[in-house]
Amino acid sequence: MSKLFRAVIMGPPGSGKGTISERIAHSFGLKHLSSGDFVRENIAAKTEAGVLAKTYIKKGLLVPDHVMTRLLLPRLEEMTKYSWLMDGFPRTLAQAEALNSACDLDVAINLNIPLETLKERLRHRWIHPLSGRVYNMCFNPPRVQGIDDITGEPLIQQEDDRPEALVARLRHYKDVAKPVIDFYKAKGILYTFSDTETDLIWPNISTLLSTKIPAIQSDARCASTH
Ligand SMILES: Nc1ncnc2c1ncn2[C@H]1C[C@H](O)[C@@H](COP(=O)(O)OP(=O)(O)OP(=O)(O)O)O1
Ligand SMILES: Nc1nc2c(ncn2[C@@H]2O[C@H](COP(=O)(O)OP(=O)(O)O)[C@@H](O)[C@H]2O)c(=O)[nH]1
Repeated sequence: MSKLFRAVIMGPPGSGKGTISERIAHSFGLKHLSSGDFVRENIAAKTEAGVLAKTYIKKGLLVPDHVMTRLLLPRLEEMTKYSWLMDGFPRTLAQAEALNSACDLDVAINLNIPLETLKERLRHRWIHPLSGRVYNMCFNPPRVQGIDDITGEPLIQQEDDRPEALVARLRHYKDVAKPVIDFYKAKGILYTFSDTETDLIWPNISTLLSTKIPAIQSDARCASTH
């Protein structure tokens, strides 16, 4: 790879950021950086930022910008030799500005998925809380119902994935994401993808990235996403 490639992926809860990030990482050999994973790692390791982050997550709140950037930017400094795709960060304009001062992005992928589709997906989303591994009882079910494939531990459904909670989460998402979307639009690196199925969006994302980075795998439609 002649030049390192840096991208972010944005979208409301359930839009498929994690699922699509895995496909991109697998097909194009990028490192998939997930802000949620960083947060979980820091909570598990009881770092100062992790302990602080936990107090917000327990209340169902987003982690404040200054805690997120403190947690994330040092990790990016360890990534200077790699191409990467960041999933879950930035979520706010302040985070986008902090990221912008740390590195130059090539692409910002924006997923635009209808509300009814999001509701339906999250109704069927089950996660392994310690790792953040995500399943869907229809789209990518675990091998044994209710059990994580890797650890054999039980899966849970998140309270805030319930349809009633989702509408409020989505409204909040729209409010905070709009300035971030405008920020990347103004930079000329925003690419928006709208459809109801990941399998329909994926070929378009794959085509875009093929023009930006050399594919390490020609068969982009990978069956497994977790
Ligand atoms: N960029 C961020 N800003 C603030 N808080 C964050 C950020 N990224 C992650 N967090 C915190 C709050 C989240 O509830 C928690 C787990 O993140 P994540 O795994 O992305 O799950 P999520 O349930 O918020 O996202 P989604 O529903 O979009 O998949 O970590
Ligand atoms: N039915 C269906 N479910 C999907 C599709 N793409 C992703 N999912 C599932 O929808 C849920 C949300 O996807 P996820 O990647 O976690 O989205 P994120 O919240 O944006 O990271 C997960 O349970 C996925 O397995 C799809 O095209 N169809």
